[in-house]
Formats: sequence, C-alpha cells, structure tokens
Amino acid sequence: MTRSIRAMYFSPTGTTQKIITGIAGTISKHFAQETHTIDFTLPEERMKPISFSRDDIVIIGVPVYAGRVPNVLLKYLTSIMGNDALAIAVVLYGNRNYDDALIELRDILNNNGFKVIAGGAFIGEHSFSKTLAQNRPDEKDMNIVEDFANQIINKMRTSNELQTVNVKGNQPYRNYYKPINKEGIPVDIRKVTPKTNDRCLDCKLCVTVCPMGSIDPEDVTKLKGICIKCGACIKKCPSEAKYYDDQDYLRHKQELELEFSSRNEPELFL
Ligand SMILES: Cc1cc2nc3c(=O)[nH]c(=O)nc-3n(C[C@H](O)[C@H](O)[C@H](O)COP(=O)(O)O)c2cc1C
Repeated sequence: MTRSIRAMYFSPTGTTQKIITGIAGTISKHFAQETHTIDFTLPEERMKPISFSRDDIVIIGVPVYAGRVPNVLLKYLTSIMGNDALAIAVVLYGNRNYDDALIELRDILNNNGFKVIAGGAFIGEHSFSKTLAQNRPDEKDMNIVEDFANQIINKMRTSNELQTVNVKGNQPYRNYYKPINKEGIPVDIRKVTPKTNDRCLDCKLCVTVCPMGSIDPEDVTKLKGICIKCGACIKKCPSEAKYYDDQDYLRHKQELELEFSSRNEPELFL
C-alpha cells in the first residue's frame, strides 16, 4: 500500500521539529513520497480540525513538559482522528528525563484510533537553558534518527500484522514533575512571565513565535494570555531582549544545568 507521509509537531524552540523532519525525510525518500507537514506550534493551526485515514503514516512529536505531554496541547491532541492511520510517537526532552510523556502520547494516539507502531525519546537543548544539552539534537542524534527511520521502514515491510508498540513509562502516569526551592519545597513556576530589557527593538518577532499567542502586539512588554515558559521568545529574540528574573525559576534552571550535565542518549521502541 502506498501511504501518505505526514509530519506533525509542536516545537517552540525547534528541536522537536528537527527530529520529526529527519524521521519523515528518510521515510519519504524510501517510499518516494512527499512529506506533508502540520506544524501545530502556533494557536491558529490548533483551531483546525484534523483527521487521517488508513492510507496515512503520521510521525508526531511534542516536547516533554514536567515529565508529561504539555497539558496545553491535550485538547488539540485528543481531537485528532486517526481512523486506523499508522503513527510514530516521538518526544523531545532536555536531558533530565521524559518520565511518562512517551507512554502518554502513545496512549492518546491509540485512543484516537491510530496504530502506534514505533516510539522514540530524543534529547534537545533544554528550553530553559543555552548550556543544558546544548545544540542537541546534534550529528550523532541525527544518525540515530536515520537508523530509527530505517528500522521503522523495515518493520512496515516485514510484519504481516503491525502491533501497537510497547514504550517505557508508568500507568497510571506520575504527576507533573515539580521543581523545588532551596528549602526543598515544591514551587509553582506557572505564574512566571518573561521580562523585556531595553535592547528590545519592537520588531514583534516574539509576538509571532509565541505558541500561546500571548504577547501583546501593541506593547510587547505585556502579556495578554498565559506563558508556558517554552523559551521561544527568549531564544528567538534577535537582540536578546527577553529574559526571566524569577528566583525560583533561575534556581531550577541552574540546578538542572548542574545535575543533568551528563549526556543521555535517545531511546527507541519498535
Ligand atoms: C515548561 C517546560 C517543562 C519542561 N520539562 C522537562 C522535563 O520534565 N524533562 C526534561 O528533560 N526536559 C524538560 N523540558 C525541556 C524540553 O522538553 C526540551 O528542551 C525540548 O527539546 C524542547 O522542545 P522544542 O525545541 O521543540 O521546543 C521542559 C521545557 C519546558 C518549557
């Protein structure tokens, strides 16, 4: 059967996009098919209803937030209709841990009528940091991406009946991971918002990259919606004008940089 290849991702700082595009590229080349891309990073895309058919193979990726699938995406993800399409579930995490995010994504897709035939947990530069898992996914990761895609192609060619893949994770899922303060008490960084310094040129790029559509175009120093700490406005600002100064956030970022500096490698499930 000739299948249409669909690449889908939410990727505020681009690491998920890189892995999904890499997997889809190798699969597309093998089947001499074009990849159709659905980038659901921005809110407008998540307003569109979406459904697939048994002729599709959907490679779908999200970053790990607090050890889980980002909760702001649940409404959209659970609305996607699989209609027996094949799926490959991928999560990107910032070298701490992916905890139960991959199993949660696999289950969401299963419940939506997809058959999830492979899963992968890859590592991307941490959204909070410029040093933790710096510049990942790198060349070594991209070689693993190619191997992974080739193993998927092989599985599709050789299996008579494709089974749902087993992936690592707990059921029931653990609670959302919470950072702690210096007294060891869990802190809630959900209310933390970015500040703007005087290097801001008012180019409004931050307005266009915010996945929540939360930065006020009339005054980019103001928010008109929630901040999910995705890092897009900070990492993409050409004049480094956006930053966080919340003490709990900064302490958590530093702790992650110190505690999780040794390199994790991607984990593949087929
Ligand atoms: C709110 C938030 C929570 C995160 N939680 C985790 C986590 O639990 N474990 C981890 O290793 N990385 C975590 N990260 C880091 C991202 O998963 C990682 O940097 C990912 O590569 C970002 O994907 P993107 O480049 O597609 O935006 C978190 C990032 C954010 C913004």
